[in-house]
Order: sequence, then C-alpha cells, then structure tokens
Amino acid sequence: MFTILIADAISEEGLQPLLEMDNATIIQKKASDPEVSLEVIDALLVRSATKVNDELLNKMPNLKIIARAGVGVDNIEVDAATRKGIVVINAPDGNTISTAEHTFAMMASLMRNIPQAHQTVKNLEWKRNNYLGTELFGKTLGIIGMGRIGTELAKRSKAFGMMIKVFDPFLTKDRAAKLGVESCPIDSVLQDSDIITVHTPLTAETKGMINEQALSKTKKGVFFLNCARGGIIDEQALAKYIGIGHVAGAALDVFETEPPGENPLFKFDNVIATPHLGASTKEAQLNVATQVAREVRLFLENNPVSNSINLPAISKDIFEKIRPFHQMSKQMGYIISQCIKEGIRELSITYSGTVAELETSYLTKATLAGFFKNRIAVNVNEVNALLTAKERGITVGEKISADSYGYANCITVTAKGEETSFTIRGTYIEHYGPRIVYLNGFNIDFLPEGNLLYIQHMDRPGVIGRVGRILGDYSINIATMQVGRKEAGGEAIMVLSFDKPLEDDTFALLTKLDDIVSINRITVSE
Ligand SMILES: NC(=O)c1ccc[n+]([C@@H]2O[C@H](COP(=O)([O-])OP(=O)(O)OC[C@H]3O[C@@H](n4cnc5c(N)ncnc54)[C@H](O)[C@@H]3O)[C@@H](O)[C@H]2O)c1
Ligand SMILES: O=C(O)CC[C@@H](O)C(=O)O
Repeated sequence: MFTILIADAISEEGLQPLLEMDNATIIQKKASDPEVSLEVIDALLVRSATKVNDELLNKMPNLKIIARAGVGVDNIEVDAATRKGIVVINAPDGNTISTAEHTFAMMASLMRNIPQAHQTVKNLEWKRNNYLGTELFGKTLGIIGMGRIGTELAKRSKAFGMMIKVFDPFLTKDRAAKLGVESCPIDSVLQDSDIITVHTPLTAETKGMINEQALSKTKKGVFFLNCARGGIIDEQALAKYIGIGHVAGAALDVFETEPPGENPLFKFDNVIATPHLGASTKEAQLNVATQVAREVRLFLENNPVSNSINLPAISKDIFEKIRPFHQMSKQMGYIISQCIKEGIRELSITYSGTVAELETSYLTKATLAGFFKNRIAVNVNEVNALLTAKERGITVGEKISADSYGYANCITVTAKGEETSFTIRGTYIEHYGPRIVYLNGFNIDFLPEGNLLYIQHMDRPGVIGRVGRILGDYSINIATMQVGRKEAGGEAIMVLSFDKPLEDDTFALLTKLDDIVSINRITVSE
C-alpha cells in the first residue's frame, strides 16, 4: 500500500491516475499539517508553494519520488533528494503554451498600458492622452533562453511582425534558422532589442544575469519582461534603470521573493505585475497534474519514468528489455557486498553478449545499488548510486567484452578492496531465469535468490559430509546444493540454499570445520 501526499493545489481531474489506484491512500493536505504522518509518505506532489528542502526530506524516510506539477524545480533541493535516492520528476511541457501566452499578454499589456488605463476607467477617469502606446509590429524582441516557452513566444511574436534576436548558448544555428530567429551573443541581444524577455531556468549562471552591467548595454527606452523566475533580472538594478528613465517599463510575473511584499519596483506606474500566473490556466493545470500523476503511478508500479530530473530517462520498451538483467545486477551487487568483508576501492563491470547492446549504465547503477544495500544508512538506488560510490572513493568502471564464455549474455562484476577481490558472473537464461555461473575462479550454477551459504574449501574427502551432518543435526533442510572445483585436491566451492536463514549457532559450528577456507551466509532478497 502506498501513501501519496498532494501538498499543493493540483487539479483534481488530472490526479485521476492516482485516485484510481486501489493500493494507494491519497492525502490532500499541506506538508506542514500536523495531521500528516510524514514518515509514511511514499510519493509527494507539489507545485511551487511547498519548499522541499533537506529538513522536510529528513522527516520523510519512506519517500521515493517527488513530483513537481510544473517546470521549475527551484523549490526542491534536488541534490538533497538525489543523495537520499529520491527520484525527482517534473511536468516539463504541460504549461508551455499557457506561459508563452501569458508572456505575450504581458508584453501587449505593457506596450499599450492596459492595466493602468483599465484602472483609470474603473476610477471613473477618462485619461486618453496619458496612455500613448507602442506597436509591437516592426520591433525587435530579444529572447534570452530559447527553450520551450521562448520558442512558443517567438512563434507568436513573429506573427505580430516582430524581429527576434535570441541568446541561448545551447541553441544550434540550424535550429535558429528553422525557427526563423537570429541567434547571437548576449551583448547583441542587449544592444539591439526594443523589448527583452528572459526564459531560462534560475541557476547560478542565470541568477542576476540582467544586472546593472547588462542594463547599461541596452537601448534607452527598452522594455523588460520576466515570466520565468524572479532573480534572473536583478530587481534593484531594474528599479534603478527605470528610475533614471533608461528602461521604459517592465512586466513581471515572478519575483525574487514570492509573495514580493514591499518592492522598489512597485512605485513605478510603468511596471505591471501578476502574481506568478504564467501557468494558471485550466488547461495547463490539467496537463501538468495529469503528466505527474501518470508518472508517479508508473514509478510506483515499477516502471521507468520519462521526466526525471535526477535519473536518466529510459523508455518503457528499453526498460522491459533490461528488466531481467536489472534484477540480476542488483542481486550480484548484493552477493558481492556480503562476500567481501572490507571496504572496496574499485568495482568493474563487464558486459558481453546480448546484454552489451542494452542500456548498461542503468545496470551498472543497479549493481551499485545492490552493493550498497544494507552497507550504508541511506537507501541507494539508480538515482544516487554513482554519487554514493564517488563520495566513498569507489572507482566504477564499465567494459564491453566480446567473450561471453559460451553464454548468450553475461555480466561479470569484480570488486577490489585493499586486501581481497571478488568476482561474480551471471547470465540470464530465457524462460529459466538468472543464474550465477562463476564465483571467484570457480564455475558453478545457482539461482541468486533466497538464503544461501557459500563455502570455499579444500577438495578433500569428507568435507561435504561434515557440512551435511551439522545441518542435519540442526534439522536444516538443504533446498539445493551446487559444487565446483578447479582441479582435484585443490580448492573447491559449494553453494547451498535453504528455506530459511541459517541460525548463528549452526553457522558458528560450520566455520570451525576442517578444510574450510572461507564461509559466507548470503541472503538475496528483492
Ligand atoms: N511564470 C510561470 O508560471 C512559469 C511557468 C512555466 C515555466 N516557467 C519558467 O520559465 C522558464 C523557462 O521554462 P521552459 O519550459 O521554456 O524551460 P526550457 O528548459 O525548455 O528552456 C530553458 C532554456 O534556457 C536556456 N538556458 C539555460 N541557461 C542559459 C543561459 N545561461 N543563458 C541563456 N539561455 C540559457 C536553455 O538552453 C533552454 O533552451 C523556467 O525558469 C521555468 O521555471 C515559469
Ligand atoms: O505552479 C505554478 O503555477 C507555477 C509553475 C511554473 O512556475 C513552473 O515553473 O512550471
């Protein structure tokens, strides 16, 4: 049973995919509501009001996924979520059209003084001479950030006869040509535009990118728009440039602090504002809610998600192909973790045969997730596996090899510590399942599941009998037993499986037997 917390106002109609789940309890309350038991929440859905920070995440040890019903994830501490292995998803395009339309509406309103004029009419005034506007036709619109919203805005603005200059370091010349816009350096956008609008995410690089220095490069009489994120345009600098009459006006939907409270910009009549309404349409809210609700449900039902911020996107088709290897990779990582007793400094994974053609990076992360399971306090999964390895100084290597040892596919994992190393190889046999076919120099064949006992011993008469006798004395039923050796009289291994875990006292007796080199209890669970 899953518990899903919808912490902000999200369209009820769009939440249907979650409401229809018969194994989920849906709670629609603020995360700060004392009635909410944060520790049981599996999935959290938010818009921008809930600040998903480390402090909140620490109260949610069961949390597996955070969904942002919108684009910007700046209200979520993604790094903190990643460290804890929590998947973060968003709805990247559900509100694109609405926000582009809102930006366009703000631009038109700004140029024709619509909000100010509207207010005077309502005040029973008729000030026709005060509101001389400016046409959009023939003007140059500078767009900083030519992503989804920038692109939609450009299309609409072109239809109004505007010229478009764009600065986006990730925009290729080909794409700019296709969109009919001029891609140029930021200074050229600043110098030549009549109206400048920002559509980037708020990042360390874009924070304050329109500062005094940038404003000083603009034309006198330029207009500014910000319907992306507060802080991309420095509010103090903008207020200064409006104050000296250099900037002719600004339209703002977003603010450095929201709600903004007292703000130096609000004293100017030529500044118009809306309270972060870009995505506030019925259509956008339904779109984003439906997108995240579908994704959260897919995720909880063990399917891949497409709009993750911190997990590589993987299609359902590809995931179906890697699913058997995915489970086996986790199992092998988990077996290694229980057999190598010291810290490791290197983990290398070699893929061969058909598996080498699949998304192996995902399998490498699954191996690490299995390795870290029960070794460290945080839950490690594909989201934080590489980061966790890096933080612990473990080098992770991935290789493709042509030699698949006669199997259709195989994955070989070698872990190296300071003193020891351990190698395990698995193959997946269709209609039969995963098999471990090699352990530390020995060919073997066992199913990596359940309660296992792995014994490395000398190949001498009586060893197997002595192990069997102790197990028999303690009424322990051996479910399966596999043996392997390199040469007669040398070292050998046996892998036994039981219906229930081996008790400590039985295990202790086995460790004291003659001719045993090493012995490990292994539990391989989901
Ligand atoms: N006002 C609202 O309600 C509302 C609604 C939706 C989105 N947004 C915000 O609008 C912004 C754009 O959203 P989007 O969906 O178009 O995002 P997007 O990811 O599609 O586009 C962002 C673009 O910015 C570009 N970019 C990144 N860094 C840059 C830099 N330093 N200089 C220039 N360009 C840079 C990227 O290459 C990308 O093309 C985001 O900040 C988002 O949070 C606001
Ligand atoms: O939730 C909202 O209304 C705002 C969404 C918007 O800022 C976004 O980044 O998608």
